[in-house]
Amino acid sequence: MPLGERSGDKSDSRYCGVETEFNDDMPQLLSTNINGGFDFVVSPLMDPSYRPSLMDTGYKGSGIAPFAGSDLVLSPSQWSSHVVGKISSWIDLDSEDEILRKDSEIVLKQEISWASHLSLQACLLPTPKGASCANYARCVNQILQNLNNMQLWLRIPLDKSDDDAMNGNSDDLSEVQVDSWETWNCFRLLCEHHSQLSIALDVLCSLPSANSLGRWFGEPVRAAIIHTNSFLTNARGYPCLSKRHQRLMTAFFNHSIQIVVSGTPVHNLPMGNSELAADHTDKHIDGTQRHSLRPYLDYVSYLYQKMDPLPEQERFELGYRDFLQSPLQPLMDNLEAQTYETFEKDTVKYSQYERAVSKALLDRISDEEASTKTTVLMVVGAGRGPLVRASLQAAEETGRKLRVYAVEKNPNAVITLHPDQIDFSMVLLAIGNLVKLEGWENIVTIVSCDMRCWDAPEKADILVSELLGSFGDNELSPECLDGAQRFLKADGISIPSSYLYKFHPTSYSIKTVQRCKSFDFLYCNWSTALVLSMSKALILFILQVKSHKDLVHFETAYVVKLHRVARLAPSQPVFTFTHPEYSTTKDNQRYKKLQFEIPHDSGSVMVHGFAGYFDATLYKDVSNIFPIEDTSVCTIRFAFRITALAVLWFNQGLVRMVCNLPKRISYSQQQWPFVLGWSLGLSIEEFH
Ligand SMILES: C[S@@+](CC[C@H](N)C(=O)[O-])C[C@H]1O[C@@H](n2cnc3c(N)ncnc32)[C@H](O)[C@@H]1O
Repeated sequence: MPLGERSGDKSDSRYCGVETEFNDDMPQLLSTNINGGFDFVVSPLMDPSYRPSLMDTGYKGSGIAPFAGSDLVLSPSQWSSHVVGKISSWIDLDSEDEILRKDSEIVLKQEISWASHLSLQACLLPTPKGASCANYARCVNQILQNLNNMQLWLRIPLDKSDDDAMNGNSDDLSEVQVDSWETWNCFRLLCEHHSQLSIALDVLCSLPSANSLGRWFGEPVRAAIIHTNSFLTNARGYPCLSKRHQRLMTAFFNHSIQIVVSGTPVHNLPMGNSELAADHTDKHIDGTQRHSLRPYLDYVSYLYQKMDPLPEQERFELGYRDFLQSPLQPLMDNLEAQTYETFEKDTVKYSQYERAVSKALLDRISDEEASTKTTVLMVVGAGRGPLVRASLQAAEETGRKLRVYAVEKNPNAVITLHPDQIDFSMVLLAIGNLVKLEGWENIVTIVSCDMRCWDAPEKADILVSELLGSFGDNELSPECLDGAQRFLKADGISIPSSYLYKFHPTSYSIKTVQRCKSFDFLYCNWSTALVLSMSKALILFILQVKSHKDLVHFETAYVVKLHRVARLAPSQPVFTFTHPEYSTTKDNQRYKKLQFEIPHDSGSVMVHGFAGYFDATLYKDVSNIFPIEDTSVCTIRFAFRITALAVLWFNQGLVRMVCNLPKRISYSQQQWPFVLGWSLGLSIEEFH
């Protein structure tokens, strides 16, 4: 029974499991736990006392599971929906003891083969025993090559990293703990980031620092196993969790991570006997059986149910979380009507432009001149006209006279723009329609032309554009505006006047997005970010980007609503463009070295890429009103090729990383291709 209903949430985190001991009566085990309120069991599939070396030679490596029950005891849907196989926890494939090592490998293969036969959705792999897990990982990697759809969850303790020990302040070297993230990282590298290998985190009573915890949200965590001894006791004797544990659980729910309750009851509850019965049941006062872990499950449900419902915008964007999209290329391609419609829903953006134009008009034309002087305003890249409308509204609001040129290179958009052609358009919002309806025929001139080639009949006082894309200039705003500033008066104003980029290193892991719509839009308010992109084919992180085996995909700045991401360091400004730019040494190439400092209590991390944002100043104090970074929508640039060469380990304190963003690649004027980019290099300068 799901933990509860939360409007908009259809994720797996609604289902809660329970870890059980081996029971050869699987139907009984399942019905007890399902009737007890859990959705699935995490149970051993084989008798833990089984050792191949103790058996007749006939069994060894035969693939037969001698101590597993029959597959017929449950229906296929029961196996696949309600059972996660727990691989024998005694296995140690890196043991010095040869018999144990061999037995372990045989059993691991037998159990996974049996679980595949049962079509289980996942198997829980025991935590690697020692510091070395090479043979274990090698064997799992081998298994993964031929596995059906089953996921393998590697059990990893959410260890508290001892800051003192990690800082070298501890006298006793044996106290230095292994960072469990490193164990995981080592294992997954040896398994080549296989998409079916994920994590089940063991949540213990003490938690690591917030920075250390944050790393796990950039990793493929599927389940969190919470132990009964991690629970505190409330005033009425019932289990509850510390505030930090509660926040962690909420974060798990928000990241579609399933909770599994584990352990024996440790609370003396008023309803009676707290001794764990072999079958996990307890007698109710009325004689009915009650699951002995029910109070823990009830508390988990309570935490789930007390979360706020997802806001409507968030619900709409759910399907776009971690969905990589190639940025739009409006200079090279002609955008489609649906794309313009998406832009035009962004009321915040246009009202900010209206405010900026109003301020610019008031600065330029005094009240005395208002009735006599006409301002020439050019909207370059006018699309279907929303910025023309915003400008005209600003003129009306400020009582200033305006003459407008709407310059647009997309011939399809111009059909919509042009009043004579208005019959061809089905789009009522079109400026052509507006011009007719509002009687602006004498105010607005529509120009079907690339702004860089237009021979303007007069110079502009104000140049309005919106070519910012998602990382500030990815629609080639600087190059287009450099071409257009020829027809801006020497004291003319460009709106926007500047845009600043910033970014920060991230860990990021997407593996199971199952969308493949041929044409998709994400509308996002400009106050939060510009996410304008669509993608014809979904590119999945790691696997897909890597599988292209080319530079282009690694050097593409994808647009993505980041969700399963760990921000590893605060963002830093990268570079800025300002308009107009009359300097004779003007150059749109940028080169920058950045040094990011990873908080020392994070422990080790791996940088998968960079999340980039921008802040645009439209005019004076009018900008995109919220720092975009506060939302999780941004572009991310993957540096996998490079991190593969230089896996970045941030162990203690300061590690310097140098980011080279040497140049924006130039483009040929004949072809007008859209070229995105900077080439990115990473190197480690210094280790401490
Ligand atoms: C991001 S859209 C913005 C459209 C419109 N201003 C809006 O807010 O809906 C950019 C527009 O600029 C146009 N564009 C891009 N580069 C251009 C150029 N060099 N000359 C003229 N128009 C251009 C594109 O065709 C597209 O319609």
